[in-house]
Amino acid sequence: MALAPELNKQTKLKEVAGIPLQAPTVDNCRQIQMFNTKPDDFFICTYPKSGTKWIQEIVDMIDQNGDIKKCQRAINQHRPPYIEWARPPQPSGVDKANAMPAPRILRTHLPTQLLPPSFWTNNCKYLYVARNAKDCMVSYYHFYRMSQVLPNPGTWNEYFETFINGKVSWGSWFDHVKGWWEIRDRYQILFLFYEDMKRDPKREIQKVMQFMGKNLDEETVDKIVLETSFEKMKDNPLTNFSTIPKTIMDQSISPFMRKGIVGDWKNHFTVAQNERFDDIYKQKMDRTSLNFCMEL
Ligand SMILES: Nc1ncnc2c1ncn2[C@@H]1O[C@H](COP(=O)(O)OS(=O)(=O)O)[C@@H](OP(=O)(O)O)[C@H]1O
Repeated sequence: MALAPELNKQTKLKEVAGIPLQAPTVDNCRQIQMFNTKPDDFFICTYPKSGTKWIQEIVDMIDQNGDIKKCQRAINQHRPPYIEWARPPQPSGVDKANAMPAPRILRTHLPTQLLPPSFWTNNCKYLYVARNAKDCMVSYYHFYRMSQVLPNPGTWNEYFETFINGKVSWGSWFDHVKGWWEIRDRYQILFLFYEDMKRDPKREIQKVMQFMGKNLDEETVDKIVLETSFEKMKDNPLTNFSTIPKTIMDQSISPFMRKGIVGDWKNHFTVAQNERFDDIYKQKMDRTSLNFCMEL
């Protein structure tokens, strides 16, 4: 019997310092570590599936003063590069960043311990968005199923173990979020929560605007709220990834713009998994002051 496409994938991750990453990224590790930031760089930093494309669209709209036409210059995926992105022979994320004029907006999913040393020397701005672990985990599961460049996630139960052991691409959610949270007062870091963005997008967009040093009128902010809503982004070919080939993302398995809600974990976790997850969460996040909203 033929396997479902998502179970037929042969891709394997490699590791750097115990953190699994896609093999071309690991092979390009040296170039990433040598990357030079500039003082006016602005980084969007996230653990995967935390609302990266959403915040990136918001940042772009603010940067373009709410001009929709300017935001339509390229698909969302190609606007700010991920510095760790690598797929030779195409130019790497670092190559693309190096070719960009200042001031640059860049992205990364890297945990703090894998960031290039120059991140800490130039007083750049970092916008970090965190999403509650359970929804992140569910979203990542469906992404793993449809992504043709990530390994086979196995069953939900198997994937559950992979996730809690930090063996998914870009490593442990717990270490990632804790790492960025712990340094938030030492650098120019605006730490936002996906759940707050869902609850009050206008307020969160205003925080981003202030952090970017922009001052847009209320009408423009309202336009940004509308244009970056889940429904609008799901319908927009520049933000819904419909132009990405099926050999990279097979959206017939699961769409990139899947549900965009808080609390979908309740449709996936068994009672036993939920209790076990809560115990692990308590152990791993014990000493942080982080507080996540699990449902709205
Ligand atoms: N505008 C808007 N509003 C609310 N939610 C949104 C929005 N845009 C993207 N999303 C949801 O974010 C999830 C994808 O996260 P990322 O963009 O971080 O994915 S990635 O790591 O860059 O591949 C994924 O979450 P799930 O739907 O839970 O899978 C997207 O649907």
